Amino acid sequence: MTRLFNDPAAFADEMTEGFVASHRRWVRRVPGGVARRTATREGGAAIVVGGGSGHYPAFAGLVGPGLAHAAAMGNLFASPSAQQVHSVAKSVEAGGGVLLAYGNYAGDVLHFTQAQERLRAEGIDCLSIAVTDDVSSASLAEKHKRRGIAGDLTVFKVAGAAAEEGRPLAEVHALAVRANERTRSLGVAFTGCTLPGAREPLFTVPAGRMAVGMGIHGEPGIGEQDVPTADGLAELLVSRLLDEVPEGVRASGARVVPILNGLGGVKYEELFVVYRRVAELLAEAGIEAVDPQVGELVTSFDMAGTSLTLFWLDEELERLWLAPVDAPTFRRGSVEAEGDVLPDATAAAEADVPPSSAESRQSAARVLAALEAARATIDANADELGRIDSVAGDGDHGIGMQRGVHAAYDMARDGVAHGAGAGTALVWAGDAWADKAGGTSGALWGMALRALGEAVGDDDAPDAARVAAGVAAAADAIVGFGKAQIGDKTLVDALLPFSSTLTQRAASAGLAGAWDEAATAAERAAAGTANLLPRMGRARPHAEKSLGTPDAGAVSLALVVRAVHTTLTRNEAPEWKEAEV
Ligand SMILES: Nc1ncnc2c1ncn2[C@@H]1O[C@H](COP(=O)(O)OP(=O)(O)O)[C@@H](O)[C@H]1O
Ligand SMILES: O=C(COP(=O)(O)O)[C@@H](O)CO
Repeated sequence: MTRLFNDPAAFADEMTEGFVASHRRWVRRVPGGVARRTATREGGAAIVVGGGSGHYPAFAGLVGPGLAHAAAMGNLFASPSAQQVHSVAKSVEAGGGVLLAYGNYAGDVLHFTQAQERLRAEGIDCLSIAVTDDVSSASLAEKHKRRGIAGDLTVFKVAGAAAEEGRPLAEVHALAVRANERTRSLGVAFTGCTLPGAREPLFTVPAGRMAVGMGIHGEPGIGEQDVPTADGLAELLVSRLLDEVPEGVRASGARVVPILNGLGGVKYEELFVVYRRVAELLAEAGIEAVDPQVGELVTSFDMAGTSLTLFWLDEELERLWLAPVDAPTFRRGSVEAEGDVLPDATAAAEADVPPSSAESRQSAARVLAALEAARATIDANADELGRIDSVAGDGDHGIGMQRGVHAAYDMARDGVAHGAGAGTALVWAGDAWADKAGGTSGALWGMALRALGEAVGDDDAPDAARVAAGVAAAADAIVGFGKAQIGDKTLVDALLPFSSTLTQRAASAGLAGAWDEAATAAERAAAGTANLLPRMGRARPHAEKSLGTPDAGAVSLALVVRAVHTTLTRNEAPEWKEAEV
């Protein structure tokens, strides 16, 4: 249970401030996260790691010579936004390109990929690696779908050491890929974790029971059993990981880095008792344990639990793993920071409001009313959205949607106050949503509002057909980027019927009428997702658990479009221009 916080919404920012204030020998503050205090070697590859906060020492504690150049830091348990990743990468890029390294979660993949595209478009060489060490989250045949947990450390360390040696980006990337191929983890948990200000834990484990296959965000485990003894736990973890020795490796005679990781609420002393038996079991299997790590390396806030990682070495990976490093929470040997000492960097100045017509500014007021209604419905339903998401996901959908819609409303309000047209208000709202919410839904809602805004523009009052075309463009952007199809149990299941109904009915029913019918289609489709098995996103590994419960993202989308409808029928607000019938 987190007790020490001020404003829960400011927790991640305030934590970063305190971290930087106490670790100035290593880091400086940059927009979106932290970077090494010293400049990257000219022409060297820069390693940018990142993910949600709440996993300390991942990711900020891993920034320093021999490891990462910078960390993009999202909100608690939510990926950083593409904007954050981009700005953090720009702060350390020095002509040798950037490797983006992160755990394989839908939100991280969406945001880091967007950032990669932006960096490439600016002429910066950029490659990525999504760590996939958690054996419980997909079968070996689908290893690319596995989550990244404590194995982040082995992959980041190998990449960091290779960059420190001056290896070019492509080689650094290839080594990181090899480290990922040879890293396997399994986690268990005995309790849930409670984010600052939350009344309830994100999930619970019954007393005396243990969730097996637990991720690092409180995603439900794959199985549950009575809590074993420390030796029993060591046997379970080692035997499962020895069932999956990487291809081309023989267990007997192999050299392995074992990492027994505390998830936040387990004592080091308990970990040592478990590790005692892990060491015996590895020795019995003829495996040489190299440089074992026992302690908190990738945590899950205050969750009581542990994970075991086995990193199967070859000669080169062993050299890189053992290379000197000097990061706040991971140090060995002696490695000097070479570059100039740099100051903290602040965010870029805000953009000017582009010119707009009087009609478009009137429509912008309508956009603001719609966002206000969306904000009210999300606030009213945040707990229920969290509950739905916790059935098979990580329980933070309500919190994430709140962060996003509040930021979007605030940004649109500022824009409108400074004379923004409807298109700009929507684009700015989308960017703010993505930036402040992070996570999967943040990326998708941000993209959707941006696409809608670009279609609406700032020149005139959009008619129903143009709004419908904008919604269709938003749906295309989401499907194009997230790759979800109808039936995958995502917000796409509600969005596509919404968009097609709006398009079909816009000409004959006008905007308010068509929107009403489309919102009904979205509500029906969202409810219908209860009968589906998830094939995308965080809920996928827990598919069966989610049968009977609708998809959280589809439900929130239906709530938002219904709330927006109430603003389209209000007489007092300026009207959108209805299509000629
Ligand atoms: N590839 C995808 N395409 C579209 N929607 C997706 C995709 N993956 C997940 N989602 C949606 O995102 C919702 C979860 O959003 P969010 O709470 O932000 O997720 P997370 O915490 O996993 O990042 C899901 O309920 C689902 O509707
Ligand atoms: O939660 C994290 C990212 O996952 P989302 O899919 O964005 O929720 C983060 O803590 C791990 O990087």
